[in-house]
Amino acid sequence: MLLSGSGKPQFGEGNREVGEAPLGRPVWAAVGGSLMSLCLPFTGVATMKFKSPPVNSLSLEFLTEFSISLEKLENNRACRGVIITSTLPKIFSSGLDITEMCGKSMEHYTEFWRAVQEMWLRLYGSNMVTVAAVNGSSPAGGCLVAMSCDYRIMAENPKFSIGLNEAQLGIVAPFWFKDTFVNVVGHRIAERSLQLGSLHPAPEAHKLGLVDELVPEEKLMERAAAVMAQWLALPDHARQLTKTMMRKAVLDRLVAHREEDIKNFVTFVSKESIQKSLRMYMEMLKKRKS
Ligand SMILES: CCCCC/C=C\C/C=C\C=C\CC(=O)SCCNC(=O)CCNC(=O)[C@H](O)C(C)(C)COP(=O)(O)OP(=O)(O)OC[C@H]1O[C@@H](n2cnc3c(N)ncnc32)[C@H](O)[C@@H]1OP(=O)(O)O
Repeated sequence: MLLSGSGKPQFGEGNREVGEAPLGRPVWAAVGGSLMSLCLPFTGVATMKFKSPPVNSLSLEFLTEFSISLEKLENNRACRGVIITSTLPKIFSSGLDITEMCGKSMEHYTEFWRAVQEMWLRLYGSNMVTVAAVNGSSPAGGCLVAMSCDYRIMAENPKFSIGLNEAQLGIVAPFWFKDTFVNVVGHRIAERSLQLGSLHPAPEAHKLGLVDELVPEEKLMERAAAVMAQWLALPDHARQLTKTMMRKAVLDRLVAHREEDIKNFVTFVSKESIQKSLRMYMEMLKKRKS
């Protein structure tokens, strides 16, 4: 991931630290681990760029780095917003790494699912303004990342799609994926889309309200910066309290049922029938390629 931003040098172990200009003013930070880059310039707006080829799958390692990066930004008082995007052409994120859910131990599934929960709790509950610049396809967990942001701008290419397609894999979107979806598009659209496991091409996603606007791909980052400026023009405390008011019930529900949710996931994913569905899906992806 690639993360960039300005402000106090609070992170960057093993990476390049935030620099100090000769006058003692902070310059910019090029920090983050190997799977994303993060930069935080003077504006106080970080840009986080996923860079985990081939398709930015959310592996355990990726999710861990994502959560740590979010925590570092959250704790950096100079950082008020983050734009999340991808360095890969045509792909924002392919969602959860299916190989993490296939043929592994119960302990592994437990650790993996806790990392998925942690990422969502941090992103959906963030005090920062979060804008997703969706510059490619974004199925399932990728859609969850985008939906967890405050605002979604998508490249207007109809070949790019977004949605919670779990049902197509023979799995079920967990209740907090569903809650996040309902909060974005409303109950009826969420129900139909979830039951059908629909992946919506960008223009349809816009019509449904799953993304807030479409722009030509080359204008995506410029527009994300403009939206961010608009959201940051308000006092942080008022915006943050409002965000909390809107999201708290859904966040609290997972916090209250976290261990039960992990147990459900582990039991579900360990079933031979589910393992078979996931294996078949992976084979289908490989065949489609050849
Ligand atoms: C009742 C109780 C319920 C409790 C809860 C229980 C369960 C919930 C469980 C799970 C929830 C999961 C949510 C998810 O996120 S599942 C993941 C869903 N993702 C997808 O369906 C996307 C699949 N991928 C694609 O459609 C395409 O790859 C994509 C459009 C993203 C890109 O297409 P492109 O043609 O560019 O690239 P490919 O050739 O298809 O892929 C390259 C390479 O990458 C592999 N791959 C793709 N996606 C994934 C993935 N998500 N995980 C792992 N690997 C992936 C693909 O197989 C290729 O590999 P290789 O052939 O090069 O080896």
